[in-house]
Amino acid sequence: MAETLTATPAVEKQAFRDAMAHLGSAVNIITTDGPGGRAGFTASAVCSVTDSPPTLLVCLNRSASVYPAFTENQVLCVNTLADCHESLSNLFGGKTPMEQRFEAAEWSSLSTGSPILSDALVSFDCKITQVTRVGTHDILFCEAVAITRNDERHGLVYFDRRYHPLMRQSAC
Ligand SMILES: NC(=O)C1=CN([C@@H]2O[C@H](COP(=O)(O)OP(=O)(O)OC[C@H]3O[C@@H](n4cnc5c(N)ncnc54)[C@H](O)[C@@H]3O)[C@@H](O)[C@H]2O)C=CC1
Ligand SMILES: Cc1cc2nc3c(=O)[nH]c(=O)nc-3n(C[C@H](O)[C@H](O)[C@H](O)COP(=O)(O)O)c2cc1C
Repeated sequence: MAETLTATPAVEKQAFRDAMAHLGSAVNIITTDGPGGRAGFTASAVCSVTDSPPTLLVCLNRSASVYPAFTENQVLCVNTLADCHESLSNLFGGKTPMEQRFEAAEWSSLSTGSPILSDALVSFDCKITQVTRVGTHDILFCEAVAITRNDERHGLVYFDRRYHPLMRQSAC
């Protein structure tokens, strides 16, 4: 039976998380490089904002170990994961030393110098243009300056606290 929750400011953190687990989302590895060093983390809180200028947003917890690197570098790449990237997503999902995260895959760079995951579904190379602080997170508004796409790979969705492959419809 469907559970009804009233969305008031009194909603508890765990109730909010349990509810958010019902929203399926793409999985991304957000990377950066520059004076603040190379860093990367897994993020599901990513979405399109506007196409003029081409802008995405990424929500980053300020308590994450990677936070200072992103703040200093002011550039990042949104690497959207394919169905084969479940273990890579877990590696970048926290607690693993940074070198070990990057050793697990192949990387290149485009315009900003942020690491581009070689077999990502799509990579948005971006400069951070605006930052808004909300609660524990910073919302990073990111303007895409270069894009690479892979039109053959299948997608990966994070839903109900698990990963699910998302198949492309084969051409008929
Ligand atoms: N936006 C975020 O910061 C997210 C953080 N995570 C972190 O990854 C780990 C594993 O997550 P799950 O297995 O999905 O279990 P979970 O029970 O911690 O999270 C369930 C859902 O709640 C949301 N959520 C979790 N932590 C959040 C946060 N600090 N701020 C805003 N939304 C949040 C996400 O939509 C997540 O899929 C946890 O440590 C979680 O905090 C996961 C997804 C999003
Ligand atoms: C599936 C998944 C999605 C996540 N999404 C986000 C997110 O959108 N924003 C965020 O700040 N952290 C997110 N996290 C948690 C970060 O990846 C994690 O805190 C980050 O790797 C930093 O960990 P560290 O402080 O141990 O380095 C997510 C983790 C997982 C496994």
